[in-house]
Amino acid sequence: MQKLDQQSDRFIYEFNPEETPITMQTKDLEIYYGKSLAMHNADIQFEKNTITALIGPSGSGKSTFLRSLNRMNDDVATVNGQILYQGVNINQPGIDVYEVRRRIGMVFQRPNPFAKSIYDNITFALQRRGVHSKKVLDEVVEKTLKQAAVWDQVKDSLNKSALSLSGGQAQRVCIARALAVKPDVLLLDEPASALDPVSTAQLEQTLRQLKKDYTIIIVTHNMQQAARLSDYTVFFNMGEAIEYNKTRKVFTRPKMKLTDDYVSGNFG
Ligand SMILES: Nc1ncnc2c1ncn2[C@@H]1O[C@H](COP(=O)(O)OP(=O)(O)OP(=O)(O)O)[C@@H](O)[C@H]1O
Repeated sequence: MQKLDQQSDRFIYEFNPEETPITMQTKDLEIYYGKSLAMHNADIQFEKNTITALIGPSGSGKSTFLRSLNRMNDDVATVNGQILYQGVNINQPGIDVYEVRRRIGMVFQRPNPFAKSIYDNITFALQRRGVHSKKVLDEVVEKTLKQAAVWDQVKDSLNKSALSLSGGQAQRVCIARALAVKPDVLLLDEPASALDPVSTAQLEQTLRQLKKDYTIIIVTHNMQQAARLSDYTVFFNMGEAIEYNKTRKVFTRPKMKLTDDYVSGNFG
């Protein structure tokens, strides 16, 4: 349904607020950097309350695919095809991209907290949207830091700079920041690659908890991580999603020899 956005004076598509069992789906995607086709042939469904791992060799198109899911590629790539969120194609003119990114949050490879206090990191986006009630903001800070399992570590230093946190803590604060605007989907691009094994295990435990409320899509180079954490796995090779199935099947009985070679470390 279209409505007139008063601020921009243009028509935008309203999202269907009803949740569907398939939170996101891609159809006929083709992603070009200039004239070069970087990604195609990836018709994937992302079910509600599941974790999907995107695996594959370097340069196979995982990040390109992931970033297209919340229109982060808009400025650098041409994205053809459909990206359905709750049944609405968000890859069409007139879609409110800010609303897309609120509902489909992103956590990056390197923790990237703002040079602000922990409290302000979490509340920044809400304050920009006009939420100024201290009670509301305090509640969001506590709730999201608890969801990201870092509340106990930072609750007495919320006014300290987020830049003073360890890598693992900073990544959790970035997850809390993404959760503060109430997304449905969390996209994570190798979120543990800069973390030690203990922080990585804690992060995985956090993601398992979060999947009860969110749909999670994670790029990882760590095969053990994909195997222990995800419900579904997509294997990318040379810009195509060549295998997509339940994680157990991809790791024990893959259809493609290439997938078998990759997950068992015999690739290349
Ligand atoms: N901004 C860009 N401009 C031009 N080409 C790009 C850009 N980003 C990625 N590419 C190209 O697109 C292809 C896919 O890259 P992408 O980063 O999606 O792969 P990846 O599987 O995520 O790799 P990695 O595991 O190393 O992060 C590569 O050939 C890469 O060089």
